[in-house]
Amino acid sequence: MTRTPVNVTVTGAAGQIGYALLFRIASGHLLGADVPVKLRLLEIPQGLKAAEGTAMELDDCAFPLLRGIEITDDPNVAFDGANVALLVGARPRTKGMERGDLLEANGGIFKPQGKAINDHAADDVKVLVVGNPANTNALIAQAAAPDVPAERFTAMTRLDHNRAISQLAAKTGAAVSDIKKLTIWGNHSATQYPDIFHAEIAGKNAAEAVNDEVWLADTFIPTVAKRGAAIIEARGASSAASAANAAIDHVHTWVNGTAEGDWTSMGIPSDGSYGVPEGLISSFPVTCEGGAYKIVQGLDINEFSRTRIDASVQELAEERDAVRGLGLL
Ligand SMILES: NC(=O)c1ccc[n+]([C@@H]2O[C@H](COP(=O)([O-])OP(=O)(O)OC[C@H]3O[C@@H](n4cnc5c(N)ncnc54)[C@H](O)[C@@H]3O)[C@@H](O)[C@H]2O)c1
Ligand SMILES: O=C(O)C[C@H](O)C(=O)O
Repeated sequence: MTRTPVNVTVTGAAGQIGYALLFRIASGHLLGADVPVKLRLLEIPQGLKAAEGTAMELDDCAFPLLRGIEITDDPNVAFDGANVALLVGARPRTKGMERGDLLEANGGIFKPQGKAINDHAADDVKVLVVGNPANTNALIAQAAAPDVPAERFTAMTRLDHNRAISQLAAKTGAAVSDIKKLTIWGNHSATQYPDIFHAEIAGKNAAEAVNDEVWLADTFIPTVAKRGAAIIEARGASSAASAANAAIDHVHTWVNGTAEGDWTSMGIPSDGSYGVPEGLISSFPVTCEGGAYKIVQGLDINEFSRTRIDASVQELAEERDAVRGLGLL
C-alpha cells in the first residue's frame, strides 16, 4: 500500500542543525523506514540560497522516501498542511545583547510562526522547538496558536537527556542501552536538573549504584547542564549533529512510542504535576504511546531533587513573565 507522505517543516533549514537534520529526516530516521516525507524548508531571505544548495544535495541522495522539497521565506507557505514542525531557526545571542533583548528578538520569530501554524498546519500537527531559549520560544508559539491543542507544542530537552545517559554510562562503565528512566526536569538551560534517583542501570537503581553524592552534585549535574557551553568552547560553534540527533529522537519517540519499562524527557506544557505551575513549558519524564505523551506520575521527589527542580522552574516562570511583559503572550 502506498502511504500518504507526511509533511515535515523545518525552520532555519540553512543553519548548521538544519544541515545535520534534513538528511536524516529524508532517509527515514524521523518517522520510520516506511514513511514517505515531503520537506518544507523555511529560511529568512538571506538564507534561501544556502537552503537551495542543501535541497540540491538532498536531491543528489536519491532518497526513496523523499517525495518533494519546497523552500520558502513565508511561514504561511512553510506550515501549510504541516504534520510535523521543527522550529530550529532562532536569533542567536550576540555581543552586548541582554536576555530580555534575546527574548524579544525571538518573540518576533516564534509569534508569527505560531500564528502560521495555527492558521495553516494540519489538524494533527506536532511541534518541536529547538531554537533557544527553547522552552520559552515554545510558549510564545503556543500562545499564538489558540486553535491548536496546547500539548502539541514541545521543547527539546532530549539532547540533555542523551548527554546525561552518556555521562552516567561513562561513570559506571555500563552500556548506554542498559540505562533507563533518566529524567531531565525544568528548562533547557544551565538550571536544568538531570535526575538519576529514579534511573536504572541494568535494572538496579542508578543513584544507589553510583553511591556518590559529591560526584552527582559537583560533577554530573554541572557537566550535563553546561555541556552546551563546553561544546561551544571546544568546537567554536554550538552543538549541531548531536542537537539534530536529539530532535530526531524526540519526534521519533513521540510518534512511535517509548520502549516498555523506559521513559524519556520532553519539554511540555505543565498540567501542574510535581508542583510545576500549569502552562509553563517544562521538561518532565514522559512515556509516549499512539502519538501522545503522558507525564510519569507518582515519583517520589527527595529534597535534593526538589530544590533543583524548583530553581529551574523559577527561571521558566521569570522567562514567562518577561515575555508577557513584552506583550508576547
Ligand atoms: N534545545 C537544544 O538542545 C539546542 C541544542 C543546540 C542548539 N540549539 C539552538 O538551535 C538554534 C539553531 O542552531 P544552529 O546552530 O542551527 O544555528 P545557525 O545560526 O547555524 O542556524 C540558524 C538558521 O536559522 C535561520 N533563521 C533565523 N531566523 C529565522 C526565521 N525567522 N525563520 C526561519 N529561519 C530563520 C538563519 O538564517 C540560520 O540559517 C539556536 O537557537 C541554538 O541555540 C538548541
Ligand atoms: O548551550 C547552547 O547555547 C547550545 C545548545 O542549547 C546546547 O545545549 O548545546
